[in-house]
Amino acid sequence: MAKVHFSHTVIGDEILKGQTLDTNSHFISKELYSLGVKVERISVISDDLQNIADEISKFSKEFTHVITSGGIGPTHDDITFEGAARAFGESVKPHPELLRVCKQYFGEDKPLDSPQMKMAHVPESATLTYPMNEKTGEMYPYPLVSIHNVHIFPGIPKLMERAFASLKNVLFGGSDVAFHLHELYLSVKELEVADVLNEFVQKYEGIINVGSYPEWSNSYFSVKITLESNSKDDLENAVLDLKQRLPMDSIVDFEKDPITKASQAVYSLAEQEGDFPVKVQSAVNVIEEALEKYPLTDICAGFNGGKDCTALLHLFYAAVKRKYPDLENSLQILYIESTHGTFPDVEKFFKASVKRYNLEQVTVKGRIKEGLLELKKTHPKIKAVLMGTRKSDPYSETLQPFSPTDPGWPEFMRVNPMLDWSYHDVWTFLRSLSLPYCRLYDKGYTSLGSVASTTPNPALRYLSPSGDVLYRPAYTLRDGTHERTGRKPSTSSLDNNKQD
Ligand SMILES: Cc1cc2nc3c(=O)[nH]c(=O)nc-3n(C[C@H](O)[C@H](O)[C@H](O)COP(=O)(O)OP(=O)(O)OC[C@H]3O[C@@H](n4cnc5c(N)ncnc54)[C@H](O)[C@@H]3O)c2cc1C
Ligand SMILES: NC(=O)C1=CN([C@@H]2O[C@H](COP(=O)(O)OP(=O)(O)OC[C@H]3O[C@@H](n4cnc5c(N)ncnc54)[C@H](O)[C@@H]3O)[C@@H](O)[C@H]2O)C=CC1
Ligand SMILES: [Co+2]
Ligand SMILES: [K+]
Ligand SMILES: [Mg+2]
Repeated sequence: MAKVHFSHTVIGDEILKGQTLDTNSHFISKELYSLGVKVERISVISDDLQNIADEISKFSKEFTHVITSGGIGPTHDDITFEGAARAFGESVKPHPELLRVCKQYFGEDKPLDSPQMKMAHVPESATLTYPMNEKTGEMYPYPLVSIHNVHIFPGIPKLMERAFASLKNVLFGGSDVAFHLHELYLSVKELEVADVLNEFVQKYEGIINVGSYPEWSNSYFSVKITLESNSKDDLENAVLDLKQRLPMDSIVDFEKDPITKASQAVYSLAEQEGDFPVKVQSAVNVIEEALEKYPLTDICAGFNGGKDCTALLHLFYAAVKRKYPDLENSLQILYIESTHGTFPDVEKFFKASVKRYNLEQVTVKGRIKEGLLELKKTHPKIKAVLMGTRKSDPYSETLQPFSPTDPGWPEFMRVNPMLDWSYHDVWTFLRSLSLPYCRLYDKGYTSLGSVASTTPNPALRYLSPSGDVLYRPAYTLRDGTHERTGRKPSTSSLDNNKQD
């Protein structure tokens, strides 16, 4: 097959004004890359007829495949079909088949110049391809419209993705270029490897495509190196070669998709020899027991973004996915939202976690007791709450893996799989599995409470060569009993909501 060249033009004023973040180009580039095709140009243009016509005209000559997205809706600013027509010296005409589709959809009575029927007006030489619903095998009603080598996608991400996902093989598959990709993660800064990389890039010119991407706030690495080749063997040899050239110990063992691999990673960790794997195993056992006793609808994990419940959540997820591999329902988490200030970084991490694990978030407000009372009312089904409590937490020495709430508290079963874990165990778990955690822990915080009552841990403080006060990451704290040194003692009994 001849070499393919792709461009993508994003059409919409809202993108240029910064009112909408362009996610469509990211989606399309990623999808095409996975099919072995690199998008060579992405442009963003306004909803202007002549602009659209000019861009399409230019790109359709320069590239073998031109994708546009946006501007095919019913409003005045949706003029991509007109622009595409103009690019090829055509005009838009009602398309008999689209007329039928739109009438079926919007009713027979809509006049030809109505907004509804606007979407049936496409360039004269347009061709139509129907996307298929991959679950049902049925065709979606509205087709992808193409004119010559230009494929005109909707802007609404869901619609665009739907059209793209089911059409990609028909339109763009079968390309003879497939990429093999390897990523290396380094703990050192780019500057420290620049010379090595330059030599390496020269040696493999034309065989390996190398990229270097610094990250400033990753908990695990500072630079990602990508190596890409059309040949698997060439790639493997080059990776070995580069590993030898890089500074000793600069390569980090980083798993970029720890969530999908949660069950596998957690269960194989639990099977290893040693004190820590035994604790992982017994945590998993407690969760499995809870899953025997309670259906998933009746159980949730107490999660507030702190490190302990971050580990707990991952254990929960791993155990559930092992027991119900095909489960489509989301796991439930309970968040008791403090009326005191929460760190923005904690909130950010919390939201990202909900997305990452596809969680069903149950939020109640106020103090913990009040929150639990409210939970009884709003979610009467929930009977058990998994918690990341450890015996070294205040007032927790006597807790058992299954401890009903105390007298005077709303009735729940507290499930505590991690009672025997130490501060260091939590960090070993999080870091050996490359799990994301709240970034405040990389800035010297070892235990998180409300903004007003929490500071970085003085035990992690050091001075930079220029005299600036800096803090080492939480996982480097030597003595776990100093975990709460950055916390002011609770001045009020109201302040009982904290992250760990
Ligand atoms: C479901 C539940 C039941 C409780 N039952 C009792 C009780 O019977 N008697 C009693 O004296 N105290 C009870 N508490 C309060 C608890 O003992 C702690 O005082 C409280 O969690 C504050 O935590 P900490 O500082 O010890 O530890 P943390 O380490 O902050 O909390 C331990 C675990 O509780 C969960 N958790 C903590 N805060 C939240 C939050 N805001 N939202 C969701 N989950 C959270 C997390 O799983 C966390 O790992 C309960 C708390 C919860 C969440
Ligand atoms: N059912 C179907 O398959 C089809 C329906 N339609 C109808 O057309 C209209 C949508 O047409 P569009 O071309 O999507 O209109 P549009 O250009 O007005 O975009 C709609 C929205 O999509 C978002 N968007 C656009 N470009 C984006 C980008 N690059 N990244 C992220 N978000 C982006 C923006 O929020 C924008 O408001 C709807 O009314 C829809 O019902 C159109 C085509 C197909
Ligand atoms: Co519109
Ligand atoms: K629009
Ligand atoms: Mg638009």
